[in-house]
Amino acid sequence: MSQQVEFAKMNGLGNKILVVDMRGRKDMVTPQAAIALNGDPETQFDQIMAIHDPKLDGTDAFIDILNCDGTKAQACGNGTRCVVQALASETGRKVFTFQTVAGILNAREHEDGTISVDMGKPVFAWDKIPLSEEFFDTSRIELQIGPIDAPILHSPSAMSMGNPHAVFWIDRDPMDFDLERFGPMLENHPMFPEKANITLAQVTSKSSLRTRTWERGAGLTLACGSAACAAGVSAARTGRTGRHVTIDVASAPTRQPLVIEWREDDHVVMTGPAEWEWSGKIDPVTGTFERDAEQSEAQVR
Ligand SMILES: N[C@H](CCC[C@H](N)C(=O)O)C(=O)O
Repeated sequence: MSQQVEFAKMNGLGNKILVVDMRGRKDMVTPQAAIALNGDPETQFDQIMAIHDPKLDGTDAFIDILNCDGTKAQACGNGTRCVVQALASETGRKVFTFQTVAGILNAREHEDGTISVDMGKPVFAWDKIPLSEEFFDTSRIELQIGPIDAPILHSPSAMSMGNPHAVFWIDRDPMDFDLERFGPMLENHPMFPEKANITLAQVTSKSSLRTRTWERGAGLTLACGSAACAAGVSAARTGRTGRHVTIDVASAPTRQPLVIEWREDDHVVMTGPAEWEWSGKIDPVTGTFERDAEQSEAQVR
């Protein structure tokens, strides 16, 4: 058995996150460990955010992101807020810079406990999202499901936030759609050679959206931060809203919104909450874990 490391079960608007402290180690959390942890109801998760020692001057940590099926994700907005909260309570610091495979992320914890993450710039080029077909304008690509003359979902906006997203525009509540049925079909559609996160977005005003997401490699999750960024940017890009939107994540257990700002310098800033649930120790090779004895949040930190 390899040496155990500390981890915390957290969530970002219900998005189930395991924050694993891999600092001081050279190895990575294995896909086998991820699959084992996801198989246990206590540790079942959407993403693992593994905190590694920094690899680059000027950054505080390298973050490795795994989906619950053991595959890697390049971006995870909700998980990044969880990492900020964990490190802020450990160090007392408020501002952090992380490196991920998708680039550098700057983040800050605010006085009210909410956390902003600069998720970087959106990418719209078809071959960078990537799509398997050339589209000059990826804000409305040809893709539909359902009867050819009466599609249930069609013409999504495609983009990358470091990870691939397709946003389908709908004119009623996202909870009314059978996303469990369409999600796998769309995630694995030949249009998306690296698969895609699939979001349904209802425009509820010039500055608000209601969304629901089927995540690549994780399925129906309660919330997805990078998808909220993709929905906000795509709404502004297609003239449906302005560049500052409030996202009501339909499936989240709380009605606390995510706020997405697509700044004039092209960076997308996501602001929202993060919540600590409990802590323990895991073996990052096998995924065996033990939960710390019941402690108050203050003691754990
Ligand atoms: N839950 C994450 C996104 C995970 C994306 C992942 N499913 C993928 O791209 O493979 C978030 O809050 O941004």
